[in-house]
Amino acid sequence: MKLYNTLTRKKEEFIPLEEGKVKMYSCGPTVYNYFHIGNARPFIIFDTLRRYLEYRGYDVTYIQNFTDVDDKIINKANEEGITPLEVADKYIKEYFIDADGLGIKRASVHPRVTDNIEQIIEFVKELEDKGYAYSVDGDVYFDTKKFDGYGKLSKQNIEDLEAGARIEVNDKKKSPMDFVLWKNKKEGEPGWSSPWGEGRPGWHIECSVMSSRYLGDTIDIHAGGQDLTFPHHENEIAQTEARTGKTFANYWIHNGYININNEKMSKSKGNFFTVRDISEKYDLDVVRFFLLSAHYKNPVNFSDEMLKQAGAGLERLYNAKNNLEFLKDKLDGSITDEEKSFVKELDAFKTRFIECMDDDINTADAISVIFELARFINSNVDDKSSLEFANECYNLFKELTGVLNIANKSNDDSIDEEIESLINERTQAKKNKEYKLADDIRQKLLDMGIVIEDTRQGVKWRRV
Ligand SMILES: Nc1ncnc2c1ncn2[C@@H]1O[C@H](COP(=O)(O)OP(=O)(O)OP(=O)(O)O)[C@@H](O)[C@H]1O
Ligand SMILES: [Zn+2]
Repeated sequence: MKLYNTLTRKKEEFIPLEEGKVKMYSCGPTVYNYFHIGNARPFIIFDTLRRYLEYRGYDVTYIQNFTDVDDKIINKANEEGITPLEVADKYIKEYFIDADGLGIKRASVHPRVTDNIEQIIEFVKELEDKGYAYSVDGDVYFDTKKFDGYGKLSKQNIEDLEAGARIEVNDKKKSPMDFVLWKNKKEGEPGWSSPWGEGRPGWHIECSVMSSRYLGDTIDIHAGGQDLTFPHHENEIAQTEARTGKTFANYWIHNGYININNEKMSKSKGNFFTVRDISEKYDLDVVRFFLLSAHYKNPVNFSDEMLKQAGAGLERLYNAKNNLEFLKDKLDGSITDEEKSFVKELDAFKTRFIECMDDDINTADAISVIFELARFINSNVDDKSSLEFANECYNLFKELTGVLNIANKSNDDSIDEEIESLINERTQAKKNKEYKLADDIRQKLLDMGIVIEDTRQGVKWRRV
């Protein structure tokens, strides 16, 4: 399998550190709002990469963090008159509701910054002891000049970076490129006691710490949106490699932007559509399908029209699947000689699908192969086919759509009794404001492989 590595600017053969295992980290959301469709792109792409690696037999440990302490969270808390922790808790919960709707599998661990403060302090202390960090008035900064490889990911040299850097009012730093590891507490901000006084972590340090805590010093894949290449990932490399003297990550994968009128969709710019809003109008599997229909590195201009087109495309896949399910109920018998030759064609679809995915997770082409498979099924399975052949077709269709987790909703309208009664219990619990109970029931359903979504039309459910 080949992956485009931002570090080398090349598509490279993927060779994991340890045979059969993959350690993967992706930068997760800052939780101060519902996430938008731009944020959904990396979540879905890296979920798909993880699923594909698992499909190819790897045992994947996948970490996606939550940034739950940050200026934007603090501002939101002040606006709403609640604590930053309450803001973060709320939007982490909301994250999972939308992520479930988008068919994103839970990461192995979703660590939170505030659960890692002790480890962050330790890490910063080590950097200071090794001479890579200095403290000024309760702040601690990373000394970028001390780290030789600074700029290697974004391919910039430190002199150019310095020349281009904005001169900040903050004159505590030795160089404008130095970045904060630990921030002195200001009035009204959350803080933790540390060797430098009360304060809170800077943004970049969290990922270095959580990655090393859950995955070790060197990992296989580090992923995130293209905007994170510089300075966030550059700084993560500096921190981790300064501490360990080892390579931080072997493959750096970055997705392109979802744009609105050719401008990056962004929470801070306000030009965004949240997944929650979109879910009022579209099934979220349409959003997943839409995002996987383009190569992950290409920019995509988002519009309602494009979602509509994606919805129509996905419908064609559902039709092929539903027709096949309908036919299968009526068929029987073993595969005929004529059908045997078709089975070879089926194998070819699988081979091509794998080739596309092996080529830097080209989901766009992989989806085209699935469409061809759907056309093949539509023209070659009918009421004269054998059940065995229909099953071969069905299983392959399920296998390939299953890897991307598209067209995967259950066609079974008859909600079985247990699910129905659990959903009713949860609705009742919500009415009674027993939110803990309602959440427990949601979790129980999830454990049974059932995802539920609250929509205007009521509660919808599907199998994971
Ligand atoms: N328009 C976009 N297209 C693709 N990926 C994006 C887009 N906006 C943010 N991302 C990615 O979403 C992930 C979550 O990021 P985070 O919640 O920190 O967003 P953010 O950068 O604070 O949001 P924003 O830029 O919208 O203010 C990151 O990997 C980020 O690179
Ligand atoms: Zn990060």
